[in-house]
Amino acid sequence: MRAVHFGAGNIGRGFIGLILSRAGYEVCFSDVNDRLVELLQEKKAYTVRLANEAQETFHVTNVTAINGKNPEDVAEAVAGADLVTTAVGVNILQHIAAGIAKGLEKRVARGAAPLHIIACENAIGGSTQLKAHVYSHLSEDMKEKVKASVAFPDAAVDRIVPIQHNEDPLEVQVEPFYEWVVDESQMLEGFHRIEGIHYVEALEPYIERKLFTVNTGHCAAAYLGHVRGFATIQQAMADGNVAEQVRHVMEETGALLVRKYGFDAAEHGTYIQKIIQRFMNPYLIDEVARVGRSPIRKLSSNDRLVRPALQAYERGIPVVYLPKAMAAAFLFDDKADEEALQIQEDVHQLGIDRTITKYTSIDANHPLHAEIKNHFERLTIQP
Ligand SMILES: NC(=O)C1=CN([C@@H]2O[C@H](COP(=O)(O)OP(=O)(O)OC[C@H]3O[C@@H](n4cnc5c(N)ncnc54)[C@H](O)[C@@H]3O)[C@@H](O)[C@H]2O)C=CC1
Ligand SMILES: O=P(O)(O)OC[C@H]1O[C@](O)(CO)[C@@H](O)[C@@H]1O
Repeated sequence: MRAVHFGAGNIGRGFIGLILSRAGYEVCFSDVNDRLVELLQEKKAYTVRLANEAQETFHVTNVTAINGKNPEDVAEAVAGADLVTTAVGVNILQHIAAGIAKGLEKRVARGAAPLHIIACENAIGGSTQLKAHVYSHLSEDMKEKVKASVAFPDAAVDRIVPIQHNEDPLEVQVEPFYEWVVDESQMLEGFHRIEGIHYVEALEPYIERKLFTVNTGHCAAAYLGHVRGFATIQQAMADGNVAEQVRHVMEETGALLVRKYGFDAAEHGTYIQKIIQRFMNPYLIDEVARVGRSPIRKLSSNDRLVRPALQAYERGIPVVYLPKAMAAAFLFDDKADEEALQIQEDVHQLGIDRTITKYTSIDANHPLHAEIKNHFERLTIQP
């Protein structure tokens, strides 16, 4: 069995590649980082190390790579794959779509077996988004043919993998916890079950629980931590004030999730507590810059901050700390992050009122808009 995985980065090697290799797949990574591709082609293996006291390691073998900048190679790899997965970043999906579409055309011409394409990104409906990008490259006739044999099941992936600073450039240090949940209702009949994947009939509760707890809480720690001058999540969470606010943020999203999906409140409280422990993992050094990266994406209306805040507000659930985390996102001025720089420029050019609306799509008359603005002004004076 051969899996083609787009993105040989932290999640690609440290999570998806590891699971697929252990499940018996030969994993072919497609990446645009020349050095990474060459190393994977040469070594055909790499190490994953767990961030815990034992520092347990896994030797991942039977891997190779192709250069994603070569469209013919990408199409050929997709044409010959038994499974396609991605972890490139949701904004990059549009750039890999043409190669996948070409590969699907080849499969149709060859009468190849059915295929699942699973996007493992931090987003709601990641595979569905990828499908739309891929379909935009297909003719109407080809879309019908592809529809019959190719499925794009949505997924939720959870494992904290920080930026790596290892001597061995292929080694990846990951937290011990992982969860990969796939929407079974979107799979083709008779699909092959992969050990390590949790298949569920309805994904929405899982993806919202993960995105609105792990990702919302994590980016709140990054933005509130950055405002206070911390460089890592571990440092930020060691500050009692930041840690308390992060907990309140997750309690707000928790109240929404419990109301919306009927989760048991006590169990959800335990889930939050475990996530706080994961954020504080002393064996990881996770940079605020990574966890807060791409604030335009994170402040967008369908993502981890605005979506739960609006849903909670609509249900009459009080939200105070979520708008504060959003306000801190408008102060995230990481010089290496293009999206952060764009927001800073807008704050200066347009003013905070218009900038809030521009990025969150929250209208100036909405009470949450005023909340964000008030917090922004207070944070500017007293971080
Ligand atoms: N790092 C983490 O803890 C987690 C990340 N995620 C999600 O996984 C995705 C990847 O994140 P990371 O692995 O952290 O990022 P990363 O930056 O380590 O890896 C992304 C990889 O994609 C490659 N890439 C970029 N453009 C490409 C293209 N056109 N074709 C092929 N490869 C391309 C990059 O060269 C890089 O190696 C993101 O959507 C992220 O939100 C999800 C859960 C956890
Ligand atoms: O990858 P993104 O969406 O930029 O956000 C970083 C997020 O990824 C994770 O590492 C895993 O979901 C979180 O810890 C963090 O919130």
